[in-house]
Amino acid sequence: MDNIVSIKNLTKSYGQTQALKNVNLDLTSGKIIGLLGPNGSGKTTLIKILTGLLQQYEGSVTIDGKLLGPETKAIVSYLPDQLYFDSWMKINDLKNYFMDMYEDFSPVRFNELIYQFQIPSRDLIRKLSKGNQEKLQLALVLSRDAKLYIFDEPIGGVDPALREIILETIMNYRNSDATILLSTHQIYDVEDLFDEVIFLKQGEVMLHQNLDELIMEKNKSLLEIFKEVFRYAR
Ligand SMILES: Nc1ncnc2c1ncn2[C@@H]1O[C@H](COP(=O)(O)OP(=O)(O)OP(=O)(O)O)[C@@H](O)[C@H]1O
Repeated sequence: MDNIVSIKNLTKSYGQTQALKNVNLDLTSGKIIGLLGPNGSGKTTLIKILTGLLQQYEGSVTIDGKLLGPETKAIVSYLPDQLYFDSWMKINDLKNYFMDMYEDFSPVRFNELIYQFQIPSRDLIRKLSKGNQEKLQLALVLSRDAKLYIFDEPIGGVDPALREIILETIMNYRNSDATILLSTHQIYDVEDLFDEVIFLKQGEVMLHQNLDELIMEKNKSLLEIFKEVFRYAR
């Protein structure tokens, strides 16, 4: 299978802090990949580089064979770990904005998701509850027919029932050839979904492996493996 992402010798520093240290990774097309690691291990930094939000780094990164830039932005659909809506916006304004921005955005799919998520669509977005705003953000991301979907903590602050809906929707709505890179701390909820996992520790890749193989090898659940690898010194 082809690689959708190829990362070579990637290093990123913020002043004295090295957030990523000589990262080498290839991500196979069509896989669902968990990006896991403790706080501050570099997950969001890696994601921000892949999405083009951070442009100062050393090393080389390609997506679908292209160096990062407008062409790769056009095929990556990204759910950030924070809400980003402008205070004056209504859902329709956002829909129009995404239709202008992304050729692969489907307004029909978006309307379906808004209906399915039961998001009130007349109000200003800032008047929606946080959970509804998160669902709205997810609907935007999944309404694109992207090659690579990147989710940074998609289920971070939501209740368990909504968490399940969000994960189901991610699985049902993604383009089946697409690759998913999903970063989360809620390992227990997602471990059945992943084909592969990446463990990042202090900016370095500790492990990148097929999940079934890893679980067989260690004879433990992903959560247990994670806790073992990242045990805090007491
Ligand atoms: N804008 C910034 N300026 C300075 N240092 C930063 C900045 N962003 C991140 N860092 C540092 O880079 C390192 C990696 O941070 P990053 O946010 O990528 O980790 P993370 O794995 O996403 O963490 P979390 O799970 O807490 O979200 C940390 O040491 C962090 O303090």
